[in-house]
Amino acid sequence: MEAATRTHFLHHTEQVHGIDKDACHFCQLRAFPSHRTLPITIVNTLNNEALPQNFRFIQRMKFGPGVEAASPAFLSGCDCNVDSNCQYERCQCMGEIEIPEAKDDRQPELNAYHMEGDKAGLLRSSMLDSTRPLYECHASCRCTNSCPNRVVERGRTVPIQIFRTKDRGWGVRCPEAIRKGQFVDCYLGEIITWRESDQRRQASSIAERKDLYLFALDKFEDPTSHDLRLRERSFEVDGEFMSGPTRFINHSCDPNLRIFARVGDHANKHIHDLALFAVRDIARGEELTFDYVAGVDDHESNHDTINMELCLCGSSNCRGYLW
Ligand SMILES: C[S@@+](CC[C@H](N)C(=O)[O-])C[C@H]1O[C@@H](n2cnc3c(N)ncnc32)[C@H](O)[C@@H]1O
Repeated sequence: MEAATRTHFLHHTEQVHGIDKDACHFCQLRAFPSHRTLPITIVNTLNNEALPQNFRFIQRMKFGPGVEAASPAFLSGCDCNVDSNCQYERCQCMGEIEIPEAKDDRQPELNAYHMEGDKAGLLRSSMLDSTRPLYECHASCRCTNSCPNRVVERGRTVPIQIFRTKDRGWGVRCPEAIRKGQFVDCYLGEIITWRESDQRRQASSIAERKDLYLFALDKFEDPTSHDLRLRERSFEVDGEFMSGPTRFINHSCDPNLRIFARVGDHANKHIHDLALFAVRDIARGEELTFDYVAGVDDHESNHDTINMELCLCGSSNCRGYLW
């Protein structure tokens, strides 16, 4: 039996005999509806470390105080009666996408995914280097649940393994190959106000260390927006103490995943998803990584390197530090 599993079963026996079973990571993972088909496993062949006791797995974002989704009265979707229309200008979900100049008589395809064939559901290559958000169809739309523009909504499609690395704590890999452009999973956590996230940074011994778990939902932040929620500083997601398996993904300066802002109902842009997609083909068992500081201004020159965490990603273009 793997070491972490053995440790778990010892703890679990105690828990069954009266202690908190709710705090058990394996029980939390078994409660995922996809547990049988796309399991999340935990493997440690190196030592007896188990996952942090103060961490718990959650299946969806948890809203902190002061964070609310739009009321149902404000929700609206597209009225496409044929799913294949959910890629053209006439689909209301595409309403905010800039329309490229037409090259021929065909309507330009606007949505982020290939719609049919072998690549259906994969991000189009034009999206892989783009910072554009993903506008998906969703529950309020007329199109069906099988609409090809509902990739993130349908959820994770690969099993995940959390494993103990030699030198960077826990990491994440997939026991199956992943294709370039394929959706992997969302980064989950507590959605909190910026005041709360500032307090959590202050409470942390090194603010930048806390930053490694905090993601601003700022894709649509706009001081000129008519939507008050987008005019203010955005909410942030804290995945340190509650999250999904993606919370254990390590950083690489040459990553194989990238985070995209994904929005379903446009009334909920202030709580958009953080969706991780493969930016290249990933072999079975290769460690999954993303760039923690992609898109963040380089402020390294002002940094005191004493507190900075060394990067051990091992890539040829390694920047040397995690922040
Ligand atoms: C979001 S956590 C990732 C999961 C983490 N490895 C764990 O065991 O919980 C970020 C922490 O992982 C470690 N880490 C992630 N990427 C790293 C890298 N490229 N080099 C060194 N440490 C890394 C650092 O300790 C960092 O503070």
